[in-house]
Amino acid sequence: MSNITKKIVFVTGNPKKLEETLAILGNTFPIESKKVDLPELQGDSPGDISREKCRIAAKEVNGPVLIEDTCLCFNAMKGLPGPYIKWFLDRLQPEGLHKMLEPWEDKSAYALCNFAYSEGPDHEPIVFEGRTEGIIVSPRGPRNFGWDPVFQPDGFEQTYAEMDKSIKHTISHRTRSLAKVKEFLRSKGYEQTPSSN
Ligand SMILES: O=c1nc[nH]c2c1ncn2[C@H]1C[C@H](O)[C@@H](COP(=O)(O)OP(=O)(O)OP(=O)(O)O)O1
Ligand SMILES: [Mg+2]
Repeated sequence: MSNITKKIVFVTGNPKKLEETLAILGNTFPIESKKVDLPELQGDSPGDISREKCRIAAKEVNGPVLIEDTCLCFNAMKGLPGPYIKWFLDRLQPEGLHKMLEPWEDKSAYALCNFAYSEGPDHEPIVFEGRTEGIIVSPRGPRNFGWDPVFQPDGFEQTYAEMDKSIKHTISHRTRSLAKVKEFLRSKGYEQTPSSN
């Protein structure tokens, strides 16, 4: 069967992540979503964590899957919290993330997004990395998506939370990773152009 009729299932338990992903991908790729809370894996390498998360998702779906894992890395702390940001945010709230950096002058950080794709349970996942540099500030803006209120990307005076989504989508870690995903899916024949309907 040609890839054009196959669906790729994006597995995530996070509705805001799903919303952004669909907005960035547009409507030319055959993406479906499935809400599963995949395990929060441990490891020293965000790439390895994403690959393992993708293997688990491919077993669950038994077909083509995409997953994504997001890290927030503080340079003063050599990349921590990194993949553990979810629990740090959950326990400390955005204020606490900012306070964590109090002992250091260096407030720089980067947001890291790793999408991983697998064709199915017997296939090795492929990782697509996207990164955006910025600084950690005292929280500003709406609190409806994760650590957006404390991350101010370089070259901007607003935090991710304060800026319009259309602006976030021009520079975000997620957009940069998805640019590589799009190119890959195109090369696999997954893109549906209006004329092929
Ligand atoms: O653009 C973002 N702006 C602000 N916060 C963000 C963003 N993207 C992820 N986040 C948060 C969600 C979670 O607290 C942690 C990543 O953990 P991560 O495991 O990747 O996400 P998750 O468990 O919510 O969903 P999933 O089911 O796809 O694993 O950072
Ligand atoms: Mg997760």
